[in-house]
Amino acid sequence: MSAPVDTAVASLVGVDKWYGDHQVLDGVDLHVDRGEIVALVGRSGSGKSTILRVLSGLSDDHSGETRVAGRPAVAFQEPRLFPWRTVRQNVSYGLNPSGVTGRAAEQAADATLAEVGLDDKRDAWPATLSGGQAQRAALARALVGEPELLLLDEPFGALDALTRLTMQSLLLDLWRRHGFGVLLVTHDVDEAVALADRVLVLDAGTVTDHVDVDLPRPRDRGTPGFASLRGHLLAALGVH
Ligand SMILES: Nc1ncnc2c1ncn2[C@@H]1O[C@H](COP(=O)(O)OP(=O)(O)OP(=O)(O)O)[C@@H](O)[C@H]1O
Repeated sequence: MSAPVDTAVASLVGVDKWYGDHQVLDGVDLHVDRGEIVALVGRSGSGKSTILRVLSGLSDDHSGETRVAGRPAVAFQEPRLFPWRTVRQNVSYGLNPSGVTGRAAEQAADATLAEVGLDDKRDAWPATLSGGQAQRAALARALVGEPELLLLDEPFGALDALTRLTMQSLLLDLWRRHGFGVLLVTHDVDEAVALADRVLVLDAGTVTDHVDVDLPRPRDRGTPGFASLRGHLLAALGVH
């Protein structure tokens, strides 16, 4: 399942990882092509977050082959904003690794905040934001450096159902505009089918199944095609 290197923004080939005598990843092969959204679903403890840690460089004691284009951006279920920085300062912090500072960083932050619909909150403190607003700010911080790869770990998992749908549309808008690749970890099979080009199923540290989501966007969750993919994935996850 590995892709030709020039079209992939992320690839893992035969990746193993152990915590002590517990094997958490067992020969993981996966890739994300340029501009592709790949969702990763799996039961709790199957190793999804560990894969994101490997790709984001937070794990250095795995074996196998890892390739990532540029510096991936990461967003988590909790927004993880710095409470002592304003929204704009949190977003411009996302440019630190690229060395952009000062007025240029502020301008880039403001442009990204406008894109996520948060321009009226640029001087606000994180504690004053709603959950959805905080997650918009976290997305802006991840995207301000124009990454080629966005790693998302249950990014909308803590939001109410309506906000979750709004954030899913926002992510698709941003993706269409910028064309970054996405690896999205989610527990929500509907979210995976609604957003992804491909969905991978992880079981006990191994990719055991995958489906190509060949449905036109925007996707209608009420169609037989959607239901069929949902049913396939739920069965692959052992939910009947
Ligand atoms: N720092 C650690 N030390 C020891 N074991 C760990 C550590 N981090 C994760 N694990 C173990 O690795 C396995 C995979 O964890 P991981 O967080 O990748 O799973 P996950 O699929 O993301 O789960 P969830 O859906 O519950 O977030 C689990 O058995 C977990 O207990």
